[in-house]
Order: sequence, then structure tokens, then C-alpha cells
Amino acid sequence: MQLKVPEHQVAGHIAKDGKPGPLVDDKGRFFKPLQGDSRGENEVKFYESFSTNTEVPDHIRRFFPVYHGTQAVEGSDGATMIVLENLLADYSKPSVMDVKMGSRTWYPEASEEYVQKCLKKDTGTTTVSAGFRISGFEVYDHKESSFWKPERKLLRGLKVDGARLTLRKFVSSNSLSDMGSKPDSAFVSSVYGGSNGVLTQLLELKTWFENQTLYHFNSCSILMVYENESILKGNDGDARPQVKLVDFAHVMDGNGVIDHNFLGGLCSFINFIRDILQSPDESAES
Ligand SMILES: O=P(O)(O)O[C@@H]1[C@@H](OP(=O)(O)O)[C@H](OP(=O)(O)O)[C@H](O)[C@H](OP(=O)(O)O)[C@H]1OP(=O)(O)O
Ligand SMILES: Nc1ncnc2c1ncn2[C@@H]1O[C@H](COP(=O)(O)OP(=O)(O)O)[C@@H](O)[C@H]1O
Repeated sequence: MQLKVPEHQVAGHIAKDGKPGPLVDDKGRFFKPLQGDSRGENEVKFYESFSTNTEVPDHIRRFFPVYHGTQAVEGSDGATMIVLENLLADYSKPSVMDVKMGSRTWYPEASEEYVQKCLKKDTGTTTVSAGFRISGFEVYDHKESSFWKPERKLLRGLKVDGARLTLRKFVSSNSLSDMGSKPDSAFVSSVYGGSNGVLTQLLELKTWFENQTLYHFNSCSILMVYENESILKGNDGDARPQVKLVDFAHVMDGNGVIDHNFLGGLCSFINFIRDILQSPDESAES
């Protein structure tokens, strides 16, 4: 089995200090190392539960990566990895964004130290003010014919207007390294709009979250992706926008209670996307 480092990972842990990072194979699978303390186990517990839970409607399953169990991976010191569907396997020039949902990323059972660490990040980013934060993104820059990924530090400093501007840039054809340029929102209707677009998918997810009390998706992300190859070939209609959920290391049982934290963040995110769709030509906010 030939494994390699994923080309388009936009957030989360990478191989560092002797610890393995995610890997992908050529058969459409994504290998995520089990994280230390209870996180890895908790994520496995979630996937095992979710993949067999008959209360989850079929049309909702498509928002989650398919789970293929766990596996000890040779070449990574035999590290145990969660084997998932590689969500980017069918994309050749993907633009990808990871949006961490909720107005808090901590949860009641966490240690005081962990809560404080999360609170610091939550108040310093748009998590508290907007109900989500952009954890990472990579866009295919049509002017430069290459991928562009901002530094983490730059994203951590984004305020609400900056997040709005970034969501516009994500669907623009301008050169993105030029921070001063006004995004043209060229792909807004083919990515955010339409019957298969991001907004429609988010609304479908919201309908489920308005009722589901099975799980609380603490610190979970929405991964948005679309294909630029089709746009380069002049077929914007084939951008194949997808909304997926990733990172279930902190998912808890819902115990019959609505996940207000995720739902609130999702409603806010939907409003941002809807505003951009309704006024794609609005002047760039700073
Ligand atoms: O270590 P940090 O400060 O980079 O924080 C990680 C987060 O990075 P961020 O600061 O939000 O860009 C990181 O966020 P992303 O996945 O990058 O959005 C995770 O929240 C990670 O925790 P876990 O894998 O969910 O258990 C976080 O790891 P822990 O701090 O919980 O170990
Ligand atoms: N199933 C997947 N397919 C493709 N890419 C993925 C998948 N899961 C995660 N990723 C990539 O890895 C990043 C980090 O994933 P995540 O589960 O949040 O890891 P961590 O727990 O280290 O934060 C995501 O932002 C995305 O770029």
C-alpha cells in the first residue's frame, strides 16, 4: 500500500516531533492518526456509533466521511489510524476550506486548563462573535495557476469582516496573494448557489440539526470543497461543491438535547453565505 502526505490538508495536526500525520492512499482513503489522551478513542467511538446508528437518516450520512475502521499503518511506526473516505479523492484542483463550528469549542466535561485554552482562542477569533471560525483554507489561484494557502497566524487574526471577505475570496478568480485586491466573486453562484450548491447543502444539514439530539458536535468542522478544473475548462456548472463534516474528537452523546452550539454556528454561517449570494458585487470589506 503506497501512502503519501495529503496535498490539500488545510487545518489540524500534521506529522511533527516524531508523531505521525494524516496520510492518503491511491484508493480514495484518508488515514487519520489516533490522537493521544482520549481524543483518538473518542473519535473512533463516534464513527463506530454513527456508522451503525439506524436513527441517522440516509440523506444525512452523505455529509460525513465513510468510515472504514482502524488500521495499524506500517511505515508510520505501526501507528493506529482511523481509515476514512478521502473527501478530496475525486478532485484534481480543489479549493478547500475548514470552518470550525460553534460559539464555543470547549465542552462542560473538559478540564479547566483546556477550557481556558479554548476560551482564549474562541474570544480572539470569530468563534464567539460569529459562531464559527475559519481554521484553514486553500484556494486555486486562477491568475497564478497555483494553489494559495494563508498562514495560520493570519487566519487566527481574522475578525468578522475579515471572515466575510475570506468567504468571498474563496469563490473569486482574483489573485489571492494580493491582500488588497477586491474579490470578484466570480464563482459565487456555481459554488454557493444552485440546487446542489453549498447553501442548499447547509440548509439540509440545518434541518437535521434542528431536530437531532443524538450527538453534540463539539469543536467539529465543516469542510467545503469545489473543483477548479471544470472552471478552467469553462464549465462553472461542474464545480461539484461539497459540504462535509470532519473532526469528531470531542463529540459527546446528545442525551436528548438539541446541539444548540453547532446549530447556532450553522445558522450564522448560513447567513454569511446567503448575504454573499445576495450581494456578490458588494465592495470588499477590510
Ligand atoms: O494545538 P493548537 O493550538 O494548534 O489547537 C488545535 C486546533 O488548532 P487551532 O488553534 O484551532 O488552529 C485544532 O483546530 P483545527 O483542527 O486546526 O481547526 C484542533 O482543535 C485541535 O484539537 P483537536 O484535534 O480537535 O483535539 C487543537 O489542538 P489542541 O490544542 O486541542 O491540542
Ligand atoms: N476524510 C478526509 N478527507 C480529506 N481530508 C480530510 C479528511 N478529514 C480531514 N481532512 C483534512 O485534514 C484536516 C484536519 O482534520 P481534522 O479531523 O480536523 O484533524 P485534527 O483532529 O488534527 O484537527 C482538515 O481540515 C482537512 O483538510
